[in-house]
Amino acid sequence: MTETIKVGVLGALGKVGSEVCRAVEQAPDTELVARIDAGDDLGGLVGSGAEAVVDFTHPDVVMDNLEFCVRHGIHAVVGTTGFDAARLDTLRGWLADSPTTGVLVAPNFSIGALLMMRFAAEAARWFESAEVVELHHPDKADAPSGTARRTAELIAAARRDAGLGPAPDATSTALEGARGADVDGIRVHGLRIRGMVAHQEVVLGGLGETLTIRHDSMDRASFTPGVLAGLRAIADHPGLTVGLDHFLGLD
Ligand SMILES: NC(=O)C1=CN([C@@H]2O[C@H](COP(=O)(O)OP(=O)(O)OC[C@H]3O[C@@H](n4cnc5c(N)ncnc54)[C@H](OP(=O)(O)O)[C@@H]3O)[C@@H](O)[C@H]2O)C=CC1
Ligand SMILES: O=C(O)C1=N[C@H](C(=O)O)C[C@H](O)C1
Repeated sequence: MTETIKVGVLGALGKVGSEVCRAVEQAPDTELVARIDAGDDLGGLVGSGAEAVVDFTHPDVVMDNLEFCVRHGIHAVVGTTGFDAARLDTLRGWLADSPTTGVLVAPNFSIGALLMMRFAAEAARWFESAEVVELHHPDKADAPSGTARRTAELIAAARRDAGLGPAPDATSTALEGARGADVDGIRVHGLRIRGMVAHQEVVLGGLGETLTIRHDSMDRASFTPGVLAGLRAIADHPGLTVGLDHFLGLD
């Protein structure tokens, strides 16, 4: 990429996209060349000379956006949630036909959230019980959050590696949903509360003690340093990367 990275933002009028536009305009090494929102023609990206896009749109549209970008050799830094193994495989397939293009899919761009996930994975092997509670604004489309899903997967992997079995739970009768969603054997609970932004607790417990690891994004500006870090690194990472931790030396 050039010294100043030419950036297009998809979802530019949205809650996070508008913060990202501000950050890209303010950073000394990035230039905002395209603001795209619902109804806009993606062709404008090509005309703008965008070398990389940032996508904070909606799980229903993000795959179409990425297919377009990869086909045109435009790198992508993706915050939009809703990625499962099948979607990631589809992305890998598109990227195989465009081997110099990089796509970063990150469930959470805040450094605090990345550390919270890492600490949770580290703690998981020491405790019999572990559950995740995610708390978000009520305009959120997906549940559980991408962050909660990823956290639960990391906890489950750490428990497997440590030879831990299922967490104790004597529930034999319950209203549907009362024990949350099952992600890889880990219970994940979602709250949607006006006034909140993005918050998560990981609650662990063993004999006579509990450990709670909590992260709070009080402002969507918390996501922008991570997005800029992704933009600065993406051209040097062709193919698919899942998780900003791989670009920050946290892996
Ligand atoms: N990874 C991370 O760190 C974070 C991820 N997120 C995720 O990012 C996504 C967006 O969140 P948020 O900003 O709160 O949502 P918003 O609804 O506020 O913003 C999304 C924007 O994208 C627009 N949009 C819809 N379709 C298209 C399209 N085809 N092309 C371009 N723009 C489009 C929407 O327009 P319209 O409203 O008219 O449909 C809206 O302006 C969610 O999936 C959320 O979970 C959020 C925060 C952090
Ligand atoms: O929709 C949001 O707001 C957020 N979405 C991401 C997620 O689903 O994990 C990241 C953060 O929690 C905010």
